[in-house]
Amino acid sequence: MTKHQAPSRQELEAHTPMMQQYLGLKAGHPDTLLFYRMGDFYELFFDDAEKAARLLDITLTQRGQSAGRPVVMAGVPFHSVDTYLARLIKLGESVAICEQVGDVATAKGPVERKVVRVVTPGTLTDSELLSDKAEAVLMAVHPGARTGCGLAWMSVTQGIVFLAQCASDELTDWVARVAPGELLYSADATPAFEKSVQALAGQSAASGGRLVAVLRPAWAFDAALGQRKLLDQLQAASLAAWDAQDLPDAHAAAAALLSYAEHTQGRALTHVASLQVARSGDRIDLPLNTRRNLELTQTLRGETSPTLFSLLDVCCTGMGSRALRTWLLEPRRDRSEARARLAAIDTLRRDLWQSLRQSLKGASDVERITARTALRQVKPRELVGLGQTLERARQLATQLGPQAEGSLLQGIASQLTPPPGCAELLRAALLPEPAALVRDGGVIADGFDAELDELRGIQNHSDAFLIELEQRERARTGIANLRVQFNKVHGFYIEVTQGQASKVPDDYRRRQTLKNAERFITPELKAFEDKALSAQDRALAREKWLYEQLLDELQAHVAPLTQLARAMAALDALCALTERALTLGWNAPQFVPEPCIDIRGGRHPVVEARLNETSGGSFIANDTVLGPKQRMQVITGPNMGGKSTYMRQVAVIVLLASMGSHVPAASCRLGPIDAIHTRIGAADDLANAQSTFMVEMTEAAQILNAATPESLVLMDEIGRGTSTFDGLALAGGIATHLHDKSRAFTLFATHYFELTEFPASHHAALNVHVSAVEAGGKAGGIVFLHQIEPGPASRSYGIQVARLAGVPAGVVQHARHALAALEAQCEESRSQVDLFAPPPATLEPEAHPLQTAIAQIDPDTLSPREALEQLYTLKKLAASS
Ligand SMILES: Nc1ncnc2c1ncn2[C@@H]1O[C@H](COP(=O)(O)OP(=O)(O)OP(=O)(O)O)[C@@H](O)[C@H]1O
Repeated sequence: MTKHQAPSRQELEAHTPMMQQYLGLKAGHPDTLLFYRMGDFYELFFDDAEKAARLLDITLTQRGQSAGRPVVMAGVPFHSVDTYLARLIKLGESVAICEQVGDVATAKGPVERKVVRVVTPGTLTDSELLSDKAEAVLMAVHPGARTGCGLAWMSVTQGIVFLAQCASDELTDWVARVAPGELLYSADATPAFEKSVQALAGQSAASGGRLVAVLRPAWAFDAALGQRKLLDQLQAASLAAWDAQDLPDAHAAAAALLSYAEHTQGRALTHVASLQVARSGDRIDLPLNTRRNLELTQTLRGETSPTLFSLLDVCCTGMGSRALRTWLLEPRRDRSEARARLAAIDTLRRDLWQSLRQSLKGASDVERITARTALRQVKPRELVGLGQTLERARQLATQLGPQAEGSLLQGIASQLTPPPGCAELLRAALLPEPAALVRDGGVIADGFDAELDELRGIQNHSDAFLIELEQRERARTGIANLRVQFNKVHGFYIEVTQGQASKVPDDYRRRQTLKNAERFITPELKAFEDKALSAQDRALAREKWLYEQLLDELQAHVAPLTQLARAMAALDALCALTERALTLGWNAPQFVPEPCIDIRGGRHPVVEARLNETSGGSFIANDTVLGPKQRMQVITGPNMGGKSTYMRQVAVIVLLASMGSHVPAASCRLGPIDAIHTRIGAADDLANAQSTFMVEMTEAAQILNAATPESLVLMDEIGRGTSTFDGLALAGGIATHLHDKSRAFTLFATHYFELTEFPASHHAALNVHVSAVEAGGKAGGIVFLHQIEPGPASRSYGIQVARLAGVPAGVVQHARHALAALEAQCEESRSQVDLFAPPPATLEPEAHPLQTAIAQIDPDTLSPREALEQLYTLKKLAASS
């Protein structure tokens, strides 16, 4: 039998009954590690065992034989399964969890087992496996009939399905933006498409992420099925309300997405009841390079801090952090959302935010707990946390209610009211400090269920009952030495000495006769015995049943709880933005309809925070004024002078404003923005075997093709990856295109001094430079002022920076000498090449065929007849052209 083939009947019959059961289950999950529950262990067999032993470093053993083959196995204890799952998921593996579902006592042969769920990187729901601050996202992609692609994605714990359709060449950016953990694609995808999906997985690995590409059967990608599934989830008759009716390729992707997610959870996803269509035109375009270069959520080294998000995220809850992250990464072009957030911050900053944050601290992750409730995976302690958080939500609504100005805060306040009866139900049903798992008992509160109380009463009070019964029976029978006792063989009995046996009442039934005593049972004692002996088991079973009932009852609250979670998350994120604005001295931006980026006293928040931490001096604020008449700044100045910081700070301020945050600037007026493009640094794309220069030019090409007059473009030292002349010529061409054609707001940092001549001939460009002064000293020191000033830099200070960096004095001296010679030579041979002149409009016009024919005639060599023939030919040519 090969690895991925279901066993034939004959093959199965040769195995032991248990192995038959295992192989049957495994056949349903050929590409997934199967954790097969056996008592207190999850066991893996055969190839799975070998793989798990390798990945988890656990021991591989052999036990007996099945079908003449040694049974190779490896196991993990069930109580520490989460640790192993976490490791496997991190490695991109998926795990099918197979539990014993039948009754062990009554089972003939192996107890019935079932795969209850499949844990995969894109569909994680377990709190132990998920990051608090980011979603695990599952995405499906379906190439359409023409050149488009349909996309559908969701986070199982968030409960929103997103749809999009994009051109094939935009797929990479969509996938990078959504950053799924798992990407589903059809088994009948073309080899080219499959290759591009595999490339995406490779790319994500190179940038520190992990994207697992999963092949799904072609029939799973069915547009009609997708539409039907979406309507089912939304409980709607049409997708028109979401403007999602005309996206067949996305519907096909949604079909695969939803059925895979259901398959992994082992049930319908009732909590998934929202839909959003993402259209590229709705959002400010932040290509992957921009996210990377601006270090929004990851540093260039792949760490999560210090980044813009790590600076912003002072949220009190995981769901708040996740909301804030989405706001940052997906700002809308339309300003209404950002305006509403700014108005909310305005209200919150008036003494409200501190008390709200106090109430938010320690709140549970209602969003995830609600999803897990819907999936019936929620743990008792999470539900207790939910109950307590609902009380807080009520408190938040009261705090916010009267002061909630503006539609956003009012909406939030109205959604913070917990669903009626939910908090009360949780409080009544659960012990304040329940056991971690229902399996252990000790979860349901006393007084919630009479039967459970009685069962617990039996356990707790059986001694008291027996003493009380003994006294009662002594009084009833008049037998003073009557005793109520228990032994394991005979259970409970009333013992009476032989001498007194005649006194026993009629309802006593003899149980056993001894030499000196008779043992009896009464209906009351029998009933007590039945209860007592099984009380513990029954109490446990009753608790499990009651917990299931509780989950049933909670299902009705899932939708309002999801809404409440979103409101609470938004409030948390807004309070965090308020806190940041006040703590870091930020100011509200102003949105204007005319094209402009007008920043006064702007700072780079992350660099500023680092300087504060390291007491490396204070950050020097700078102005940036770009408008219709001044769209481009050519920035020169020494290395380490602060060019990159300045450019990035402009982009970061524009982004913060666009998400609806205050900004690190004295003031900021911002016109419409549709994209932020960046070409910074020279990161080799080694994974894709592209050279530094190739990467540089590819990125530049993308920007030149995409930038519009509403885009902000950062170009840092373009052209430095090739020879000086090539680089300079390309930089000149690119600057000209951005200035004349794209007309984007452009910050163009360069080391090519020749480019400082660009503004002279291009009216919307301006020279600025970062200032530095020479500090004198024998070898010539340098002090960076980090101040942006008008005009070009006077020189580059490269040699001074090299000296600062510790390059040996001899080398520095050598370089100084060489530089002087080079400068002198350059001055002499300064060419008059106009770098920015447009190329000739067209190439030399092609000659007319008639002209060519005439040119080929040599009259001296023609006979009169030939001359006549030529004349006719020419006439014909003239007529046909
Ligand atoms: N406005 C500022 N105020 C204070 N310090 C600054 C400022 N701008 C930059 N710096 C400091 O200078 C360092 C270098 O800045 P940056 O990397 O922006 O220089 P650069 O001109 O782009 O250099 P290179 O051309 O070598 O890339 C920063 O790490 C920061 O510590």
